Amino acid sequence: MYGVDDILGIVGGYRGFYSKNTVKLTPKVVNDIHKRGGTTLLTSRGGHDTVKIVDSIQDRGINQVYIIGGDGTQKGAALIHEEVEKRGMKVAVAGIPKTIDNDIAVIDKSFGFDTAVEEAQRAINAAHVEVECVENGVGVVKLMGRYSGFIAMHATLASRDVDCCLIPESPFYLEGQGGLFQFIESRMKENGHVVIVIAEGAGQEFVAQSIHDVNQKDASGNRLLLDVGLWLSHKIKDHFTQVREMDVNMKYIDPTYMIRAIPSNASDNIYCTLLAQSAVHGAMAGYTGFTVGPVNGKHAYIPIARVTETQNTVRLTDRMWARLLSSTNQPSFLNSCDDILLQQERVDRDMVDMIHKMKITST
Ligand SMILES: Nc1ncnc2c1ncn2[C@@H]1O[C@H](COP(=O)(O)OP(=O)(O)OP(=O)(O)O)[C@@H](O)[C@H]1O
Ligand SMILES: O=P(O)(O)OC[C@H]1O[C@](O)(CO)[C@@H](O)[C@@H]1O
Repeated sequence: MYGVDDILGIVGGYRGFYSKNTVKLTPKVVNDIHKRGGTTLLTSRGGHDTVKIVDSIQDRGINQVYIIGGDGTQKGAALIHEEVEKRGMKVAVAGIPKTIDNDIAVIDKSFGFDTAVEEAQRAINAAHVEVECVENGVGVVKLMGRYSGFIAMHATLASRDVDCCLIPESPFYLEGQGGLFQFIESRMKENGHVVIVIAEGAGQEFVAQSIHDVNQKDASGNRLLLDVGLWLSHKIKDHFTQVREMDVNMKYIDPTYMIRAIPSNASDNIYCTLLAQSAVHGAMAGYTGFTVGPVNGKHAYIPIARVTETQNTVRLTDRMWARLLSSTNQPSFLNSCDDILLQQERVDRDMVDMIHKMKITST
């Protein structure tokens, strides 16, 4: 449409700008990539060096840069845009929101999220089948979601096989009145089995306490998570066998990478096409420093800085979480409206702190 035939793919994420080869992207090269999971361009964490990246853009004579990734990637894109502007270069910078976590602010959803939710249901279904076939079956399914429980919440709502969904935004406790153990026991008495979905970022403080974690980070500065699913499975098993003297049949499923690795589904394929076309039309129209994505159903161009100010999390005060609570009938672990509001404020404050700490770029 625009008669462009010189398109470069940067291999290996941000560090690829200055340390790896590029590949020429032609219709033939990209023809089938939507049918495969992962990325043919390779990905990486860390390695964002704004000056080196913009030097490389300048040296190669690139005049439009399309940057695909999650919240960290968008932060990197914002810095590239600033540097490009500072140098007075005529280069359009466009961000394309791609992450299964759905934690990019402002937009309705990120590319990959729908696919992840769909696949997550298969893991939940497997857990449900397994626990239905044994006595006192307890299934635990761990899903991705470092700071946000969107995949867990949506997969729970979609599958309706889940008794309790635990997410990073909402605290929980195990022992005593209103705790998880009591809930599991009552569900087991009622139905003979229980399925629990836990987002990987939930309950990290408990796991850290039990194994004296040293708070390690990945190359992008994201906290490396401990296996909360395994921890929870052990805790449940120990409680019921030792304290309640009951045999439970634990089935722990960790489908996290299997979910992230599958090809995108039909709705994500269409969504991806819309994002791609929107980004190209925006850059061709002369816009720069924007992230594309739907806002309240309308495709929009959003200043990158707006989407990186904060990160999307499940809002405990919103209807979606209320819908989940009423569909599972699980305890909310928060006793009053005031507790819910306080917890929501805590989540918002922690997010601002976390974003602030991660401002220093790592290479
Ligand atoms: N605050 C930041 N400033 C500049 N660059 C950043 C920042 N945070 C992350 N990046 C860079 O963006 C890239 C991707 O970041 P990260 O590993 O956090 O993944 P992401 O884009 O958030 O996606 P996801 O977490 O969904 O996999 C990395 O190369 C990282 O160095
Ligand atoms: O182990 P890796 O490859 O760094 O990826 C894990 C992280 O990536 C994400 O899936 C986002 O892609 C997070 O939910 C998860 O914590």
